[in-house]
Amino acid sequence: MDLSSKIQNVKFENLFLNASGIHCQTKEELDDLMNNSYSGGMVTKSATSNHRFGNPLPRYHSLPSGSINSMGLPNEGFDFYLDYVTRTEQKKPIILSVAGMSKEEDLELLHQIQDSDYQGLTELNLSCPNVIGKPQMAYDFQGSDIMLNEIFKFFKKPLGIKLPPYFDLVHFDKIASILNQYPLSHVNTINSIGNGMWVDIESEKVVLKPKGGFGGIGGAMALPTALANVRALRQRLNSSIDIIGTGGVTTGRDAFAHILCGANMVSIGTQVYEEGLGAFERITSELKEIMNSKGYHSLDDFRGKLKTIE
Ligand SMILES: CC(C)(C)CCc1c(C(=O)O)[nH]c(=O)[nH]c1=O
Repeated sequence: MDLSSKIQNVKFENLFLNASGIHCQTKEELDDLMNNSYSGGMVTKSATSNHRFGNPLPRYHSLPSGSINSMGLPNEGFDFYLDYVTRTEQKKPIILSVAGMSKEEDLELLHQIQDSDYQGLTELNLSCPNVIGKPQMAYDFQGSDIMLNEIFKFFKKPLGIKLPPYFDLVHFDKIASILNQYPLSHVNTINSIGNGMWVDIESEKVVLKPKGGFGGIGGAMALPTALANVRALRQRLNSSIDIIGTGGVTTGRDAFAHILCGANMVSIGTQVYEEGLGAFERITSELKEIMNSKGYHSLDDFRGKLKTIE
């Protein structure tokens, strides 16, 4: 049973990754992912130039079937992550995630990576804030196109993009036609579903302190949206662009669905946060069971082969 996969020419023995933000902020967490988890690879918490404490607590809340968060990019600062991915012996591949608080910061971080001796995979979080009055960069199609154009004038190393969910088929068409113009290593879809709200009935209060309680939704509730984004982008993106499917994976069945929709790799966030790193081993064995019962030996046997109803 072969659960290996690739992003461009980077091989992963197992298709699973942590979702950026989950168990990947501190050295302890990263070492834990590297040494004590069944995942085939790992992603760092999106880095900003400077260390950030992030938003005031409570900023994460578990929901009946998922999670809501407004962390505010707490991270150790870019230099820490660049040093970690450059100096740590890689028992498994690492994806370095960056998220500037502005387009200028994004470009600065990517220049530093380009000028460094880091040769691994980089992922730009396009949910980064835009100029005031404009939506997050990934929902500003022209802004994204302009930014990617500027990036690829100087950035020559493998670069993937983390995308928020889209909900309109015209938006799938628009973002895919932009991304297809650039030599991206991969697209990671989806980020949390933006600006959800949860209400505590007893206290009649929101559950998060930042942003008046608005926060990104993850976990099981996000699965249908995640599958739709993986499927829609796989149908539209050049085959040269690999896809990491993220969102709503709590079982082997969910991972199987992501791969059927076209995912090359699958990342797990909320479920790893709630269950611990053991979720990787459980979900891997559940996926193996399903593949075994269907006579599949590798992910290629069923990747992207979701059937429609004729
Ligand atoms: C939402 C931003 C703070 C702009 C980016 C970081 C981020 C966060 C976060 O750090 O609040 N949470 C998510 O679910 N996804 C993200 O991409």
